[in-house]
Amino acid sequence: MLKILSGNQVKILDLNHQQELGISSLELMEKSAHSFVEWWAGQSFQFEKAVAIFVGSGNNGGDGLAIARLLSKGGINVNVFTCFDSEDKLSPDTSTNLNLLPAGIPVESWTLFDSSRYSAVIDSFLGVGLRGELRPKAISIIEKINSFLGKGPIYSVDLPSGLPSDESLSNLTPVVSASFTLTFSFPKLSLLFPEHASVVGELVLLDIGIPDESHERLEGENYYLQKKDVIPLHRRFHRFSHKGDFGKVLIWAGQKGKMGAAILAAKAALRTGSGLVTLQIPESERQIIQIAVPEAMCVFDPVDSHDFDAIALGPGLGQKISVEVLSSFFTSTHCPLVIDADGLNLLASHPELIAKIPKGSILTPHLGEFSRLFGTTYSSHLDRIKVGREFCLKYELNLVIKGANSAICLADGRVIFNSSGTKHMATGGVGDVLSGILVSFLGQGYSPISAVLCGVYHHGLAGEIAGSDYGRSMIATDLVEAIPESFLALDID
Ligand SMILES: NC(=O)C1=CN([C@@H]2O[C@H](COP(=O)(O)OP(=O)(O)OC[C@H]3O[C@@H](n4cnc5c(N)ncnc54)[C@H](O)[C@@H]3O)[C@@H](O)[C@H]2O)[C@H](O)CC1
Ligand SMILES: [K+]
Repeated sequence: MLKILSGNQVKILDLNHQQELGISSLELMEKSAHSFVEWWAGQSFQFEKAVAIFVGSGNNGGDGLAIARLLSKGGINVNVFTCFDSEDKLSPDTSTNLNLLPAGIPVESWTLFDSSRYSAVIDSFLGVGLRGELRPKAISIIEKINSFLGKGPIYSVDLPSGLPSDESLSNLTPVVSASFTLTFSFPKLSLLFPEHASVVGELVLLDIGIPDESHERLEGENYYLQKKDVIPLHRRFHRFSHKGDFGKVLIWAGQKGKMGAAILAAKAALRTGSGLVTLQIPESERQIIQIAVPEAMCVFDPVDSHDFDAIALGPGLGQKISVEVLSSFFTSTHCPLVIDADGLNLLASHPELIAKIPKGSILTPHLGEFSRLFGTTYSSHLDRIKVGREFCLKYELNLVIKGANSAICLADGRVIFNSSGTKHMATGGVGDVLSGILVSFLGQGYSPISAVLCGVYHHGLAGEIAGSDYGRSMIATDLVEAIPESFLALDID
């Protein structure tokens, strides 16, 4: 899995890679620029006017100059805007790339940029080298780049200029507001924080040939989960597999008026492959389930948890369950649980129960539930993952902090950011679907860590598939119906 490094570690990573392959930093910069231009070529852009490229004095600016040269070679009309004065010291590779720029490309000071004359902007002003508070001139440059907002797309190279690579910003005013951020080697941590979504835009990871193993040698506990990581975590079944192998799961969910949550979780568990799904629901609501999900069975009284391989608790459940019932359920249950929604709200009201949750269980709060559970309203994702990580280590639990690039805090101390998903998943019931997917994988005998990684990835991938068909019209049921395609996309039968 790809380790997310700090901005400070990028130089060490690059140096190690250069030494191992015997390549120079200039060649690595050229690779970065090539990866950007290859992505660009795949987008079939048709711009009427020129592309403006803002370049800083550091290596981020050097990337921009190499990109300018390569785009121009490909027939694209580019103008370079320098964000440095004669007294600013250029990094050696940036200086080389400035000299390599073909004479035909106009090079002007950033102060002369007129937003009406361009179709697109490339922001190559500041990358991971940003340190401390922005200097006044840098703020003016960022404002100049943002004067293009509403006139066309802004493509930020590595990071939106002004965004530090590893911190959470509460005020995003002096940051470039990118439409796309094209980041090299690994997503910088700050690109994955919800509070930065408005400046990061769409995130694209560009491979510049540094293998995952080179990242692994450097310290850090944050990782980025991709398709290649989840494929080997799947269990394979064979001709003689029977429905017992696919697991018996219980979903304790629903109340009058909230049976939809139970239906979505049950359908998701079945579509993910569960052999047998039982719903524990109020008896008065049984017809809804038996008609909507005929494959599922229902029980109406507390059951013996030993009859199940995994149990989900919470979707649409309400908070009327007594602390005594919940406490005895936790202590008598030995299989891993998925706890969501009202299950989490019950824990927030009775935190003394947390220590009784079976080890390895998966808790799936969205940001609001997270704040309720941890007793403070968090605005910084950096604080959330720190608190979540400590919680998971202390209680040997796994936590999915849901949202774009859901952060998965594992019981072993790793924090893993998911790469799959789409903005169209922000719709009611999608969390219930995740509970169903997770409990299904647990029931199929996946370890809690494999279940949570596979589950969160498939959920996002099914969201992408449904989102590409339905866009903003997507509903949670569409996501359930896309689960089979998410298995096909990973070649898992
Ligand atoms: N493996 C990779 O990811 C590669 C990344 N590359 C690119 O290199 C940059 C990092 O380059 P570096 O020279 O270290 O720093 P920057 O260009 O980001 O910034 C230096 C620049 O910023 C100025 N500066 C610093 N702090 C401030 C401040 N507070 N206010 C104003 N200005 C500030 C400083 O004066 C310098 O001018 C990385 O992001 C990638 O884009 C390479 O291409 C190789 C592979
Ligand atoms: K940038």
